[in-house]
Amino acid sequence: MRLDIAVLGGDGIGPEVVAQSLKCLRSVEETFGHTFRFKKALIGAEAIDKKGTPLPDETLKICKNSDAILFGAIGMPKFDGNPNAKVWPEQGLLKLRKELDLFANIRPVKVFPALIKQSPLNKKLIKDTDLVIYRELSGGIYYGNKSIDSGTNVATDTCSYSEEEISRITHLAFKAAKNRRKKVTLVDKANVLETSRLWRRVLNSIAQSYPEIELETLFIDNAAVQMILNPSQFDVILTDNMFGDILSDQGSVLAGSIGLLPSASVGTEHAMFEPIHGSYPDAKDKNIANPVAAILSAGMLLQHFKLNEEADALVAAVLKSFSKKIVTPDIMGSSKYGTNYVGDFIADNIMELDDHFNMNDENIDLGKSTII
Ligand SMILES: NC(=O)c1ccc[n+]([C@@H]2O[C@H](COP(=O)([O-])OP(=O)(O)OC[C@H]3O[C@@H](n4cnc5c(N)ncnc54)[C@H](O)[C@@H]3O)[C@@H](O)[C@H]2O)c1
Ligand SMILES: CC(C)[C@H](C(=O)O)[C@@H](O)C(=O)O
Ligand SMILES: [Mg+2]
Repeated sequence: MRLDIAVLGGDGIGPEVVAQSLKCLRSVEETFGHTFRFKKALIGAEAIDKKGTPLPDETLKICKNSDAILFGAIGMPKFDGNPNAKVWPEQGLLKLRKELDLFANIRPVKVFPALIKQSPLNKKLIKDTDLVIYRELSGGIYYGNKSIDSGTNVATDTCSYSEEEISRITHLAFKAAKNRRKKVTLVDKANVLETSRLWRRVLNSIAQSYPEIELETLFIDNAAVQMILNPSQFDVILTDNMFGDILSDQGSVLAGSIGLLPSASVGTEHAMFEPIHGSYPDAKDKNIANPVAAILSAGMLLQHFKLNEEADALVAAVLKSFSKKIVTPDIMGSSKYGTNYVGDFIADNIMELDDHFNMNDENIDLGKSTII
């Protein structure tokens, strides 16, 4: 298969972790005989510094003309929460998601058997975690009207959702549940928010078309507790933009590090693949960032194009790195391996599974839900 892939490394550790994804995709290319063409483009703080805007037109054009986008992370401390900044890196990412209509952010959370020993959480309760968060990505409070009145010092952010915005991601979530454990949990704040009450109405109506799927609702505050105490109760979690952002970072605690969780941001025409973590500016150029979230995001890219054997081979190589303890210090404190070494190891171990891999040795579970 030929794929044109836009590569947006971004800021902080973004370029370093995306470089490891590229190594892995090169390895997939060679092993399975595909042609991937990568085109780098600027986004975020680097784009502001070089072009005066966090999303240059050229970048948007490259993304629109690509089959898929690999994204690292954006954000730098000089902009974060700075009330005097006129423009900030996050605007670039938000605009890109909106322009490409990437309305569904799919964030799988799994506990890998090889890593569970390190977990400070109750191992028995978290070991069967295999959930996926469907986070609405192009609406809600991130995109509602905003204002600040410097005279009265009153600031406003508006959360707004239309039936259509809720409905399109809901269908994706229900379809995903059909191929999984057939349960959708809507996480909201319907005891307070009008938008949440609309989500419930729309979901109750759509659920009629999916009689085999169990629909449950949970308030976000309770969901946050349940996710830590009893995460295996969840299959597909469907939620809005902001709740999904927060809940997925929390989900990374189950996996063992935020440096492990990948995501796919999809619309009807475009798809972008990005780790859920941010630019972790303190780690920039220190060769300590965990590249696995970015590498698994490349795995989700492969799955998106139905390159399932290729995705499985990539995941198997990641699992091999866990079982051989070739990992960065965030998941095994005593580890001395750097971002590049781990990336090299994983890329070098991508191979056709039947010929070379002993699944039992590597503790590999390549079930349908390995990544998505
Ligand atoms: N999608 C994105 O681009 C994205 C996501 C979140 C935050 N951000 C931005 O990133 C900047 C930093 O934000 P933050 O500190 O809140 O979040 P962050 O995710 O960058 O880092 C938070 C903590 O998570 C850990 N961490 C993150 N990535 C890791 C990795 N690959 N390996 C090991 N540990 C890792 C580190 O302990 C770090 O201190 C901000 O500017 C923020 O706006 C961007
Ligand atoms: C940087 C920020 C705008 C972004 C978000 O909230 O969507 C990030 O936290 C994420 O999870 O991708
Ligand atoms: Mg986030």
